[in-house]
Amino acid sequence: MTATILDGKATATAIKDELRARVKALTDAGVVPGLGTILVGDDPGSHAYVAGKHRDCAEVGIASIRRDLSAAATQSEVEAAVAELNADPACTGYIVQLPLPKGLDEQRILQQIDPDKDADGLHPTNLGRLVLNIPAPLPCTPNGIVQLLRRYYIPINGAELTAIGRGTTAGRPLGLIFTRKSENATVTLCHTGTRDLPAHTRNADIVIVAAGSPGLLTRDMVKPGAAVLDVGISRAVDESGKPRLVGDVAPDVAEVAGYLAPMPGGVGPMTRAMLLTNVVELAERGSSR
Ligand SMILES: Nc1nc2c(c(=O)[nH]1)N[C@@H](CN(C=O)c1ccc(C(=O)N[C@@H](CCC(=O)O)C(=O)O)cc1)CN2
Repeated sequence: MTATILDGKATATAIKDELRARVKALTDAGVVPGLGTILVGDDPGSHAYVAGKHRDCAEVGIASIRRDLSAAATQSEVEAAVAELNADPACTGYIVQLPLPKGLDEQRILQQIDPDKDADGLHPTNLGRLVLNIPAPLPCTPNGIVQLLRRYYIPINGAELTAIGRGTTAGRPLGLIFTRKSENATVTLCHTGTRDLPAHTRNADIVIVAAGSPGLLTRDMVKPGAAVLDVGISRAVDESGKPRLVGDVAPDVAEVAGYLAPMPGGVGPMTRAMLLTNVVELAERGSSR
């Protein structure tokens, strides 16, 4: 068996096409959705991701607001940028690019984001709303995975889903999203304390790996026909010393799995598309208030 590839890039393009129409309707009604980003420091990966977010905005007609701060920015300078975007009516949603440079109190900064402008869906108020089933912007990576599975008609209702990794952007909120009535999956969340990881992954119809551990999921750990989604991104170098990105899923998993969302080209582009979706939904909500 060779897995059907879950093409996140093509699916994200389709979602962006749909968003363009919603952005136009908002703009025609006098509401221009605007994504703000706060980027602190010189991390090349973070610079590339933020640039990608603004390119995505331009593609669908969302306005861009950038606040780039130097690596020497103080806690109060970053908090001032947050306060500025909270107050800026042109900014309908924004993110603080993570990770922040060492020495900054990340949690304190994130908690100052206005929950009604939280485009990442990771503010404690919005995670609480998710728990309580109150409409809120959803965390982009888990929501991107739901949308990818749905668009490939992979059954979620009643599925056994095993996720590996308990990070705040992916693993931890995955359980909250996939156990909602609308998804109805049975979720097992594995982490470094899990005693028998293969037993949990082999039992799963859907396996999501977000551990940041290259090649962690091997073919012997996967039930034949299962859907496997790779969320891990690690930087490595090949034999010739060239830098490359590697995922958490070993290449031969594709010989056993029924479906595979690879890295690159699977979940990453869907995460970006969900960020745009959140910005549009926040603008739609704001305009109906
Ligand atoms: N505030 C946030 N910070 C970070 C998040 C986040 O969701 N919110 N996630 C990551 C970085 N990230 C977005 O910010 C992100 C990472 C990777 C991709 C992506 O599309 N990856 C490609 C492969 C990488 C590449 O080609 O460079 C893929 O999977 O195809 C999108 C977004 C940490 N920080």
